[in-house]
Amino acid sequence: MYLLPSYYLLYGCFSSFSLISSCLSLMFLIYLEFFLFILCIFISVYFGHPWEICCPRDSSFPIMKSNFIIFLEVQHKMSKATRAFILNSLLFFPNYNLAKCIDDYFTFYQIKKWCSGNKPPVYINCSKENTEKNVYSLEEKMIGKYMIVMSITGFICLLLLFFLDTTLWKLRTFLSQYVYFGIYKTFRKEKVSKELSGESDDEDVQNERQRILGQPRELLNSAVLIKELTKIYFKYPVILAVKNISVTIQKGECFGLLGFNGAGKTTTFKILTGEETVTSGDVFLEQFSITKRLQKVKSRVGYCPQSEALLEYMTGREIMIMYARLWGISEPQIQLYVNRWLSSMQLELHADKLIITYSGGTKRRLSTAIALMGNTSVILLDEPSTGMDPGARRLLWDAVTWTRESGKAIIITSHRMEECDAFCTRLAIMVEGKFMCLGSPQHLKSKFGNIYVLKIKVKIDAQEDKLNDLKFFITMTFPGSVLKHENQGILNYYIPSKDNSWGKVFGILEEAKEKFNLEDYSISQITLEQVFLIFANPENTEGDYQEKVP
Ligand SMILES: Nc1ncnc2c1ncn2[C@@H]1O[C@H](COP(=O)(O)OP(=O)(O)OP(=O)(O)O)[C@@H](O)[C@H]1O
Repeated sequence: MYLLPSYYLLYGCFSSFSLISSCLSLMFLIYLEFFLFILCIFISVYFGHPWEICCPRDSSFPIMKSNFIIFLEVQHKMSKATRAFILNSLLFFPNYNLAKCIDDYFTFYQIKKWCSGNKPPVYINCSKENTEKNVYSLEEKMIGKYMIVMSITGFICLLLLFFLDTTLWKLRTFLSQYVYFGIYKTFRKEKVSKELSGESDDEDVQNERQRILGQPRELLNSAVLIKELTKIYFKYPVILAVKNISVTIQKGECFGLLGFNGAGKTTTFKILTGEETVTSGDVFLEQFSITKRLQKVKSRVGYCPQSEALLEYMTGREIMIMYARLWGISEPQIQLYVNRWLSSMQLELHADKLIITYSGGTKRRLSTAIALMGNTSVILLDEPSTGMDPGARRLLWDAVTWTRESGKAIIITSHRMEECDAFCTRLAIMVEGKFMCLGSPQHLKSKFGNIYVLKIKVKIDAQEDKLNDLKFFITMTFPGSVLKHENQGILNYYIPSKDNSWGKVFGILEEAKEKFNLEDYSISQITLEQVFLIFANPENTEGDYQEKVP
């Protein structure tokens, strides 16, 4: 992007400091010219045409002159056709055109100034023919040609952008859904029927799927309806990133998408934002299908991506003003609106600093504020709290809670279980592209956590026999208990909660405290993190666990 002056011009349009962007653009040109100047000196020395090649006599501003081109012009060894080809090829580069415009305009102006004076330098051609030309004409050394080419390039780039945003996306969807997937299905029938059947061992996941397949019309009114969504990356090797998932998310709901690295969370988000195409199935946002009405869907989504997507040479305030304008906030209200969002994430102190100077956590806060603002109905937050300090995390939780209460649907991914436990109304744990369970945090804890977590600290000086006796005692007293960890005299047990009330467990352990010389003990309900580990760790699946703990 830094290579394109159009970037700086666009950037300048959105920021209030277009002067800065122009200066940046000019600085870039000067760097470019300086590089060419050095290159030219080397080449001229090599070919034995020192200095005058790099500083031709009619040049008023040698460094700003496109020296390399002059070199091409001077070198008689090069054929005319080759020279013309190179010069015409350079017209494709907007940088070259802009530099030529500035350079030729300045040279023409300087020649005119000298010729209108009393003593023009002898080497300047002050004939009427030379000084009364129209600088915007298409003649040699005038700037008309470059300006026309620049306008055409700009227009073509705009069309290209439009094409990329619309037709190309449809083409990619078509290729992915009908061509690549069609071929894949033909050659890998078994794998497709096994991996992409959509059937689940979990009854909540299965019920949700049946509900969606049974009442597709009624559920279209949901904020988000994901229906048999599959995403395959057709690369080598082929990756089945999302495998036939179905879920509905209602307005005012905060849905947590949990899973280990590579489970398919970000891919799902990318599909919801239209960044990635769907391989099969569909996603509806307020009744608009993502495969058919992408633009409508995009205008309803606020997205905080995993990696920052911020223009680093803008200030926090400028970028928020830019987004507020894009959301159509009226000009008189913009300042107030932006200030409200800045203060919601306590960004006031950093508002007028360049984003490049922000710390990672501050950038994250800014990205979250941008995702939450605007007239969206669905907000996607991909690990928003990564790198945030505890204070900032609390702000995030507050902002997410009141945004959800305002009626928006929020989908969040996070590796912080306590965060999901605190403000997700429902969540799903994803493993290798599939939902393994679905429900509210409390539902999952009750459903899969029919156990207590017992931690016992034994005095280090306790005899080895006593430790073994204690283990035997726990196994006999709580049938089905499992010793999960043992380290430095600390024993970590999972105890079935069935037939063991809190009172009974405490009573037994009070007795054991005296008998086995225990330093301390604690009993707690299973946490969401432990449920997550049961599901997400293939070595410790639900099945294994249930075999051990009835
Ligand atoms: N552009 C891509 N091309 C090919 N494979 C990809 C691409 N993006 C993701 N994948 C693969 O798809 C799978 C799911 O990746 P994804 O980024 O969705 O995981 P995730 O759950 O978001 O992980 P994390 O928690 O690390 O963000 C992974 O196996 C990954 O390697």
